[in-house]
Amino acid sequence: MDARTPAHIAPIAQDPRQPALALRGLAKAFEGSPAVHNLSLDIPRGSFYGLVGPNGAGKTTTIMMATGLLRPDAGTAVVCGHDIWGAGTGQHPEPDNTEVLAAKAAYGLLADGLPVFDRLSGREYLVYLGLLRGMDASVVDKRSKDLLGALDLAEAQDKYIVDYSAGMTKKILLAGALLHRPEILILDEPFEAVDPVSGQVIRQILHNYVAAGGTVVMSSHVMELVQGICDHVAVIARGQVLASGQIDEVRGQQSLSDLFVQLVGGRSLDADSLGWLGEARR
Ligand SMILES: Nc1ncnc2c1ncn2[C@@H]1O[C@H](COP(=O)(O)OP(=O)(O)OP(=O)(O)O)[C@@H](O)[C@H]1O
Repeated sequence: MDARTPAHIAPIAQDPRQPALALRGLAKAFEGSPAVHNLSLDIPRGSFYGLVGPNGAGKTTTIMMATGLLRPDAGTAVVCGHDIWGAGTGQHPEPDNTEVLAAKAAYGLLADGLPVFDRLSGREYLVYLGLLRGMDASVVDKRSKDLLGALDLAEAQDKYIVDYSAGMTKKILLAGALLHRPEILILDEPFEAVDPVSGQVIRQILHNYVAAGGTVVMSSHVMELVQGICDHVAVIARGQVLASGQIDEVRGQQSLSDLFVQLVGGRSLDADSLGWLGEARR
């Protein structure tokens, strides 16, 4: 694809209940500054979908609105057929609690900045989540053991989460997102701070989950990872979708990394910028 070729943007389904996640005209501004602007996107069922974009592009804000945790200024999100903010309410979306609860049962979420019950041990946290979700205690027990073992947290299972490292915290939150075997997993930077061995295991877990019909949507800044693991991608910048669809169609002959720079615009350090940092020490 050369600079004149328009970016590939996948068409939006007429029926928003068809995709695993349908975003329709989402918009959010903070103190007058738009963070997400009229964003529409479909995450097809059974896809492994990557969301990429520069810092501050609006990915986390989009995820928060898509999961019913942040009220949009306009637009709605339909999770596995459940319309969270109410289609057709125009500029004043209101949550429909029945739909929000059904959506929350359908998704598993891993996102930074959400409150974590970190005075529980890892094992207690999973038991607590499972029982809150109305799962059978024996199923919670079995799945917790499996997840703690697979994510290399078995030894730390009785330690308070507040004492976990960043990578361990990410893994226990991922375990919590997986526990109820949701229809769709929504993961904000799931591989950030995770060691390569655990990263490999998480890739396998997510691949098996998608192979069994689950849907994953994950944000990441690592283009090689997204190109290697995802089958669909959306490039988001300044709160808008610049390209979306099947990853091979979106990137054409070039790498995802090159496409990203082409769409978002590359930057390099001015020759005289930060010159003091390069001055020799006396
Ligand atoms: N609670 C908030 N109050 C004010 N501004 C906010 C708030 N949350 C997000 N923003 C702003 O909205 C914009 C989008 O932020 P967001 O966190 O969605 O980006 P992101 O794509 O997830 O970035 P990153 O890749 O760095 O995590 C940024 O300009 C950010 O400063």
